[in-house]
Amino acid sequence: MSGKNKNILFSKWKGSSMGQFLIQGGCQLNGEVTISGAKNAALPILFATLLSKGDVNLTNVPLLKDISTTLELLKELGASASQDGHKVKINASQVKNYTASYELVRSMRASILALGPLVARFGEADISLPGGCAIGARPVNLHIHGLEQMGAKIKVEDGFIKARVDGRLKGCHLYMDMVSVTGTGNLMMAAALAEGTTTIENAAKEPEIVDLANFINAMGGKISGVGTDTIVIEGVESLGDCSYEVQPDRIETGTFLVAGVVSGGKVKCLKTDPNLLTAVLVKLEEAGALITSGKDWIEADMHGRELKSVNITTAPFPAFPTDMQAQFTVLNTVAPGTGRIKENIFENRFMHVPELQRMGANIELDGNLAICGDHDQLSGAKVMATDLRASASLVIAGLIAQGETIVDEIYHIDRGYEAIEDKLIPLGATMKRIED
Ligand SMILES: CC(=O)N[C@H]1[C@@H](OP(=O)(O)OP(=O)(O)OC[C@H]2O[C@@H](n3ccc(=O)[nH]c3=O)[C@H](O)[C@@H]2O)O[C@H](CO)[C@@H](O)[C@@H]1O
Ligand SMILES: C=C(OP(=O)(O)O)C(=O)O
Repeated sequence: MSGKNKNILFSKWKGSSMGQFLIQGGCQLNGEVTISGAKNAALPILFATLLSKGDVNLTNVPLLKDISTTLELLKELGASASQDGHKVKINASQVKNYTASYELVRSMRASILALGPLVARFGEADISLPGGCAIGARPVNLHIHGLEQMGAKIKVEDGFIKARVDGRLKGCHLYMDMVSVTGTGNLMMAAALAEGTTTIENAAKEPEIVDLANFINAMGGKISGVGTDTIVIEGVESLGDCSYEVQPDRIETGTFLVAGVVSGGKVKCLKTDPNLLTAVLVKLEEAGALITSGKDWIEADMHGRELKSVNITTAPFPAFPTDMQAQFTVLNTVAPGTGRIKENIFENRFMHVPELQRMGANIELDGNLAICGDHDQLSGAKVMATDLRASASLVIAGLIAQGETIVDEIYHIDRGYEAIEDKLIPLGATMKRIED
């Protein structure tokens, strides 16, 4: 049996566990990988099904822990929900419970997205304050303030956000103090069933917001201006049946491309969309990769090419995404030259840095700036996954380090990457999952 086949046998994906990855370093990644549907598009779309009285059929839904948690939550609220591979069927006509409990909400940031749809359709929502990746304080004041402006009465007590409205929410003019992705999504969903027209200024322009609006429109909504700073939502009385395909995951795509590039290999991502990650592709070219793309594929080729450090500044779309920052920290560490990374979105998103330092990375942290080492040789170590993208960066580091790396607490990775080892191993990674 070839080493590659042996790897595939011991990499049977078992959903999520606290678990560990055992990674043998010195890999070069080559080949094709199929990209899954986007977690951060699928989650708001699943919550938006709460707006509808009809049958919703979704395709290209990724098989992730966050998705199964959301389906559990929808069922707890009274919806019928079933998943068959990447297909999901939901009918929320019988929702009778308007409380999202702490048990389900605590692990997942996106659960705040139940708030807008529930209060818009039923006039009532009690949502436990959400958990998710510990990458900063992550307040939800913009969600609350926007709903209050639409007429909801909101109290935060006993760890819950409790929202009530008599009759329908009222359309209004909203200005977002800062760009918030789930904030924009929540208010857009609420406005879809409000009375009258809502305008959201300084709205998030992320592709996942565009996907959410397209989905709501497919159910009969009237949303325009998505992908710009100003979104206009004409409220409708009810929403109904639809079938919809979730967009490809731009962050998973970027992660596989970075893994290929830092390993000196050639990785082609299939079933993706190059228009969703221009800022990332530009930085990969600057880092020395030859990038080619077609309508639904992107290839990054490093054969015979020299890796270079790049400067990164994270900011809302279309600028460089914070969700790709950790992966580029690894790239900058092993590349010749000094790369500077400025994290402008979350105040605690350098949790991967101390772990990478344990692997030999020379990274200097100064507030929201990371100054990454010059051609550092990483060596295998036991490291701890602390959040989703930090975990991805540690896996990439393990693949190119000298010796063996153990990445602990990989349940974080299962929140956002579908069977990551089953995608990496055929590309040439030597790794296996160790269940607890
Ligand atoms: C499930 C999901 O889609 N998660 C993504 C979403 O998170 P999420 O939607 O939580 O991130 P936001 O865009 O809301 O956060 C941006 C910034 O605004 C701040 N803020 C946000 C809301 C609020 O009411 N008050 C406030 O101050 C946050 O603390 C943060 O500093 O966008 C982030 C930024 O692209 C990504 O990293 C996450 O992967
Ligand atoms: C931070 C992320 O997820 P969440 O907002 O769900 O914590 C992410 O997808 O990188």
